[in-house]
Amino acid sequence: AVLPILIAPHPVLKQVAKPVPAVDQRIARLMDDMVETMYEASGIGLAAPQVGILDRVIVVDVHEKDEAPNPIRMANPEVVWSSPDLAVCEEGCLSIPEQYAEVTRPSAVRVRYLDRDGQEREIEASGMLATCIQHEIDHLNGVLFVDHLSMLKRGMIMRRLQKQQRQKASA
Ligand SMILES: O=C(O)C[C@@H](Cc1ccccc1)C(=O)SCC(=O)c1ccccc1
Ligand SMILES: [Zn+2]
Repeated sequence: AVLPILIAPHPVLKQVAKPVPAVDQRIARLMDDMVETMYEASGIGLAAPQVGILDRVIVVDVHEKDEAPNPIRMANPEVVWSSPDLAVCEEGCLSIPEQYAEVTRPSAVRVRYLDRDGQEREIEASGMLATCIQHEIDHLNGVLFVDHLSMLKRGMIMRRLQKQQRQKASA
C-alpha cells in the first residue's frame, strides 16, 4: 500500500528509530509498502520514520531511467566503514518537498544490514547509492539533510517550505 509521507517540521522526523528484533512478516510488509510509496513519490529512497514508523528500516533504489528498478530493502542498516574522501551531492527529501541543497558526505561507505529474508548482508556503495544510504540512515537518527547546512540556509529552506505548504493548503 502507498503510505502517507510526513512533511517537515514533524516531531516524528526528529526521533531516533528503534532496531527491529527480526525481519518478520510485519517488517517484510513494511519494506514492500515503503518501496511502493517511494516509487509513487518518485523518490530514490525512503526511511520508515518518513511514514510515521519508528523502526530502523530503509529502502533505496538509485536505478537510472533506462535501467530496471532495483530496490534494496534494509533493516537495522549500519555504516561499518566510510571513506576518508568526501563527495558533494545535491540532495532533496520527500519530507521537505521541492527543496534542494548541496550536502558533503563520505564518497563511499560499507553498510551492514538485514535483508527482507532476515539474512545479514554487507555491501560497499559509492556515488549516488552511498549518498542515498547515508541520507536514509540519517532519517533513522532524526537527522534531515538540512541539518547538515548552515543555520542561514536551513532557515531559508524551511521558510520556503512553510510558504509552499501554506499555499498548497489554501489552493
Ligand atoms: O527523503 C528521502 O529519503 C528520499 C530522497 C532520497 C535522496 C535524494 C537525493 C539525495 C539523497 C537522498 C529523494 O528521493 S528526494 C527526490 C529525488 O528523487 C531526488 C532529489 C534530488 C536528487 C536526486 C533525486
Ligand atoms: Zn529524506
